[in-house]
Amino acid sequence: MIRPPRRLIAAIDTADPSRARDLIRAVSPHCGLVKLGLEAFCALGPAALDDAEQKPVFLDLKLHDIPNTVAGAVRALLPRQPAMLTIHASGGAAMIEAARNAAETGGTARPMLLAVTVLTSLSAEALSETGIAGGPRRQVLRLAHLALGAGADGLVCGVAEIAPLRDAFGAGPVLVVPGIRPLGSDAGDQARVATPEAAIAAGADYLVVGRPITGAADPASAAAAIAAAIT
Ligand SMILES: O=C(O)c1cc(=O)[nH]c(=O)n1[C@@H]1O[C@H](COP(=O)(O)O)[C@@H](O)[C@H]1O
Repeated sequence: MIRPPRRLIAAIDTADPSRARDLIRAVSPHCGLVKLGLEAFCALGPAALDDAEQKPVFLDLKLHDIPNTVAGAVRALLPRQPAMLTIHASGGAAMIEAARNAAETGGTARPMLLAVTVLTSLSAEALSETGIAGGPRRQVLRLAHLALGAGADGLVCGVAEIAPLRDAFGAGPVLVVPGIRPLGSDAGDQARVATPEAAIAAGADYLVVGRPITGAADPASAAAAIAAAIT
């Protein structure tokens, strides 16, 4: 398992292989990892990882299925050597344990297993519509206990949940935080957002930033500015 020292993760959300390559080339000097998610993977398949220009890849597929199926998917992804891999914490302890056991078969090169808690696109109201009352913070803590106890290396959460997670679990778990918006940028579909500086001050290990970089006129400069703000 590797832990890149640079804390910016650029989300390369595109279905176009040449745009993905251009974006990766532009942001690579400024970030620790590139993230390939559902859009790139559904369009390009595992070959999406081949254009990562030697950058460690965060493969964000948010796996969520029965334990046997998730374990099989993790094993199938191991030859591509992603540095980080996401599963949904709400898949339950047996699913997370199965994912961890499958990841272990990758030996020392195994991916860091990150459990997605409550999507940053969900407000308290949207979360309650799914049947979960009490707000994101409470649910994130509940899922964090479950996921870390079942073998996840870290969590994906919103900025507002970092402090309670650090209080509960200390510095150990890797906290990866999307919903990052530099001042003045559009939140879009994200409900729980904060600035890069606020995320780092709260104790985030890695920040995931997509559209504020990929939607900028000059993605390299946008990535450089965020990297400078958190260094
Ligand atoms: O697992 C993730 O990376 C993730 C979890 C989450 O709760 N919220 C979230 O936005 N993400 C991902 O982080 C990226 C955020 O992109 P932007 O909103 O464009 O900055 C997207 O690729 C999402 O898929």
